[in-house]
Amino acid sequence: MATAPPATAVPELPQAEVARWRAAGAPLIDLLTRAHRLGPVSGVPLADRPMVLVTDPAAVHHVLALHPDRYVKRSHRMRHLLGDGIITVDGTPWRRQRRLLQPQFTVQGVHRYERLMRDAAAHTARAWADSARTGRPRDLAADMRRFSLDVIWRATTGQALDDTTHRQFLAAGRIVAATAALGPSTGTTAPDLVDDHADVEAVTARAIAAARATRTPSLLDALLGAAELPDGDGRLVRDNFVTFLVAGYETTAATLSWLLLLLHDNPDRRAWALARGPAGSPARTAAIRALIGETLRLYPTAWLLLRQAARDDVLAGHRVAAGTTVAVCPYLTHRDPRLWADPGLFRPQRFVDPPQRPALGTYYPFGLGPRACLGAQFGLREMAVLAETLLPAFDFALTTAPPGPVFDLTVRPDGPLVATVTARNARG
Ligand code: HEM
Repeated sequence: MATAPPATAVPELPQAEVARWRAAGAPLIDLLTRAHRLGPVSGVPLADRPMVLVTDPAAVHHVLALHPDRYVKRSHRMRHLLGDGIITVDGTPWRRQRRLLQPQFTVQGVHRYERLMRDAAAHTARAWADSARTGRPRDLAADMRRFSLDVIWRATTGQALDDTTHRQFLAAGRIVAATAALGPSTGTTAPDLVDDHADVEAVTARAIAAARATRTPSLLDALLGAAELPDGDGRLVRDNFVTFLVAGYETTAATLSWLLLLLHDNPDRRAWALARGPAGSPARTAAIRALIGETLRLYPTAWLLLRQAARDDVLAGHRVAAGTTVAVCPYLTHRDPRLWADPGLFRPQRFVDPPQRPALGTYYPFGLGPRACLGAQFGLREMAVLAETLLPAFDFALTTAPPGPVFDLTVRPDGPLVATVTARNARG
């Protein structure tokens, strides 16, 4: 029987290259792009703890899907905001929460949110119609944030988003934006974010008190009623409520902003999607889904997924020591020319003509394995509902230069999307 060749050390970027990168003040993605060229897994000597970048499909699958027990979530970067909610914890506490929340987010479970998604989309469409009438430019990125928060607020509380809550909860966006892509959570609040944390707590306390009083059917009500949460002081209800708001807000808002930017640069792609079939037809639905899928290929908003090796392991033929930080990067996998034809192009057709299911580990905007995104179906449907509502009804034109990407906890446009909006049927 053939024996596997002995495992070798992970090829590592030279320290000098890291020093040059630091001196240039370049974004982390530049350094990771260089490391990615070294092989399927590569070492990035950034801190005192060893770090390995993983982009190769088989290795990605190994870490996220096959061996989640060997690569665990520890010291999550968002613990200071999300506490011990489902995203940050591991082991039994995670399993218990996942079992409790999973039924809310199956494809069938997501159907019950269809009405509220349409209501939130209609709210955005009314705002766009107003701007079309007045000709006043608007910030489409702010619209995408408001829509995403409105949807998750309606789902979690059963109420439409009011302006005070909207204003106050923008604080969560600032906290996320201030969280670096790498590095452990300190568990403490940065002094300049104290007021933002207070705003998030105020919103949360108000919503939980209202839910206790009214018992309106909602995700929050389900959390309150869950005997499975070992939660005498209500902390896990708070932690999971904030987790849903944050996880369901930043990610979809950024993806929708990318979608608008990509369509702005590639107007024929929108024409293609709308021409596939009439509103509500399976062909139109599949094309809109492809627009979103292709946006998530180019900009998987959760662009860097962190784990810690819980024991020594062999990954893609290389030794990985216990304690190593393992950074799995969908952004680099999704743009690898060995895996994707014309990876830099926005070509939604690739998912439809012919219908294509990407090979294992080549496409994972929602992660993979047991810790994959709980809200994937919810997020996909919500983004599709907004695209189905806005794209046939409006044109938009940016009035300022399109922002480039910023890579912190999420990858998102680094600035507003100021645009004029026109109603399509008003153009004659
Ligand atoms: C474009 C939209 C979204 C993207 C790209 C996205 C991406 C992801 C990714 C990559 C993970 C796995 C992280 C890891 O493995 O470390 C994740 C986890 C998670 N997401 Fe999402 N997400 C999106 C929308 C949502 C929405 C709308 C919700 C809630 C309604 C949500 C709730 C969650 C939760 C609860 C987890 C943790 C699951 C667990 O650890 O068991 N996400 N998401």
